[in-house]
Amino acid sequence: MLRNASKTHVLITSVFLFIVIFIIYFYMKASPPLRLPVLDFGPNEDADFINEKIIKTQDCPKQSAWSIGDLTMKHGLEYAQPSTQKGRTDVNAVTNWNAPLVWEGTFDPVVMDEIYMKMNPRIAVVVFAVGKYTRFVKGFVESGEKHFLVGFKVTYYIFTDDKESVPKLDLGKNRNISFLPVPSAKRWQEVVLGRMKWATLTIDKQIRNEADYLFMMDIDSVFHNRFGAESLSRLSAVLHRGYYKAPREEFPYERRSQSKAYIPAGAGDYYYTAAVWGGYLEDMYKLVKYCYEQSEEDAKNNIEAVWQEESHLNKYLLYNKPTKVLSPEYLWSDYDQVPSDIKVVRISQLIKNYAEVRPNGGHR
Ligand SMILES: CC(=O)N[C@H]1[C@@H](OP(=O)(O)OP(=O)(O)OC[C@H]2O[C@@H](n3ccc(=O)[nH]c3=O)[C@H](O)[C@@H]2O)O[C@H](CO)[C@H](O)[C@@H]1O
Ligand SMILES: [Mn+2]
Repeated sequence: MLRNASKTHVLITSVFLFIVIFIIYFYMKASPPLRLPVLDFGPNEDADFINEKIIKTQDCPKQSAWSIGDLTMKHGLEYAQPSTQKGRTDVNAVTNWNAPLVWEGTFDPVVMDEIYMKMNPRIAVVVFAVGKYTRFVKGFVESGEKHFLVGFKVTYYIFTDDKESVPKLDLGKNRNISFLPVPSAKRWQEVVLGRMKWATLTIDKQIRNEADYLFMMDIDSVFHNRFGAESLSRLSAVLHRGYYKAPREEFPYERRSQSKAYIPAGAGDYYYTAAVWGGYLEDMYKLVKYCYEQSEEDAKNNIEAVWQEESHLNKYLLYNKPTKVLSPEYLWSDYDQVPSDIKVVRISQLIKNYAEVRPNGGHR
């Protein structure tokens, strides 16, 4: 009797459990999938573009371990009183989405360093030196040691096809170099665009575990003055020196609608350079990967954006506004005279013989 009763009991419990599992299964199937928070989308987005980015955001494995925290400052720090009346009047120091536009005279380096240094981010600098561009490594790194985020933890990730030709470099405390092998190239366009692919793969494999913050930079440049913590934000982009006073019609955006980098006439905030950009590691990962994937799409359609990854970068930043815009002080060029609104040249592109230095000659 007891045996029978317990048998029936087991049977009823099993049926009950089965029904519960069945209901849970169907409920889960019917509910929408979990979504991570997505990027802020600009108002001009078309639907396709947004869907594409939702997928990409989900691809992102985790949010940055590091982010700019409380802007706390120790007692007793001495610095000039900030004014509500005086400041730069010859330039605009704020964007129309209320992000800082950074120029000399809009920040106090003493305050900046005090606030940011204690957050102690690990900063990755991704640069490529392929073919004859290895000659620029020494000047870039040695000047970086004097001026680039001095006092911060910095690792230069140098992607090169010829490590042997890079001379030994002296580095400061908490500063490192990591060489990464990449193939040689027949076309300079391959290197320039290849940067997006190699950087995506290497962030995935390695850099993600070693850095909190990432800069992408051109190697053919030399630092001349402070390039400090005032440049840090979730996503910081630099105004291209050639177009910072130009009307948007003159921006060299991609204008062919067949390209993924297409920006229609009448649209645009600024024209940003692809030679210096930086941000939190995962935000940069998303953007670097975006440039890689968009240029791959273009390649499938037999088109290459007019300024390669720079065109894709500009498209992204139009619809996903940067959190800081850096003035052309953050990338000037030895080709150009320094105008009066550029009070400090922090880093400058070297004059180079494009035809000599590039594998397939130059176009400038
Ligand atoms: C100031 C500025 O806006 N720079 C952009 C402009 O660069 P540039 O005209 O300054 O191009 P570039 O010749 O410096 O090439 C960009 C970078 O790619 C690497 N490299 C290139 C060729 C090569 O054979 N080996 C090699 O290592 C190297 O790190 C170099 O600094 O246009 C390029 C695309 O056309 C990129 O958007 C650059 O960021
Ligand atoms: Mn360059």
